Amino acid sequence: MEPNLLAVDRLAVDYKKPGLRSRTHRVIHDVSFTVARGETLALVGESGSGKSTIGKAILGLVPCAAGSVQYQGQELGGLGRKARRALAGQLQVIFQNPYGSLNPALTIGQILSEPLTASGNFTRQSAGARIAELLERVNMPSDTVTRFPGNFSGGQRQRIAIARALALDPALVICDEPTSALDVSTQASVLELLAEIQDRTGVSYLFITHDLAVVREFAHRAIVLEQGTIVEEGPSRALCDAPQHVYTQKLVAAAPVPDPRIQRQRREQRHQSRQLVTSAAPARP
Ligand SMILES: Nc1ncnc2c1ncn2[C@@H]1O[C@H](COP(=O)(O)OP(=O)(O)OP(=O)(O)O)[C@@H](O)[C@H]1O
Repeated sequence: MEPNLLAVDRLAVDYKKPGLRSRTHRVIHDVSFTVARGETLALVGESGSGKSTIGKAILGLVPCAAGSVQYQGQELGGLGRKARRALAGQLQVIFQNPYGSLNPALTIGQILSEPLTASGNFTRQSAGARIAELLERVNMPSDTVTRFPGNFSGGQRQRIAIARALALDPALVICDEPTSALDVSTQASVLELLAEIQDRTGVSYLFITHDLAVVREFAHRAIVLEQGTIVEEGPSRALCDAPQHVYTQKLVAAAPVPDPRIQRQRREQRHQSRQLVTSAAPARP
């Protein structure tokens, strides 16, 4: 049987205590989960519950104090810088802030060519063709390449950030609150784009969010984090509609998920307008 794309096992992360150089405090406790190919797993929890820290630990941006992170059966913790770099195209991230994540001094063409050039697998010409393809995939016009991030709205910048994340055909994208800085209708169109890309390519998403309505609509499964510990996990729809743990119940009560019938209608409309090519992905709820 094919191993999970990502397997996080008993992960713990410590941070240094402010002002105390040698003292640390544990913010992630014994966290285990897997992500399958073509799956969207949501990491949900209040601010400070540890969602971003888990994403950073997977990306190797903070050290693991205990446990393991395996990508396609390979332990990421033991990898040197060179091996990590080789994996960089496979494991990508989209950040919350589309204003801060794109270098304002570079044209979009330069921003998108960076990962292609760094991979060593593209000539100038093939990089140009790939950039045109990426922009088309995120519904941006081809003249985008000569313009600067400052010329675009938040939603358009997030589309460009998605194009950059997709440059090297990643298998897993960590989406860290990718829509929370956007207005509701822009948010919906970016989520739709991400879903469409997943249907077409089979990419997996680890989707970090505090928004349960987005979880219910977009994720296949969800994990709920409270103070760095998993308190509940399950299929996203069941988790949002019938939360079992008191903490999840509080999250749902604080941010009621919209009427499931309206969501279902929207989902059906979206499915009808989409061409499903990949059949390997698990069914979205
Ligand atoms: N660099 C750091 N040094 C020390 N403590 C940190 C650091 N980064 C985060 N923390 C602490 O770790 C805990 C988890 O933070 P994290 O940013 O992972 O939470 P989060 O759930 O992603 O929050 P948010 O939704 O606000 O982004 C919090 O208590 C936070 O204060």
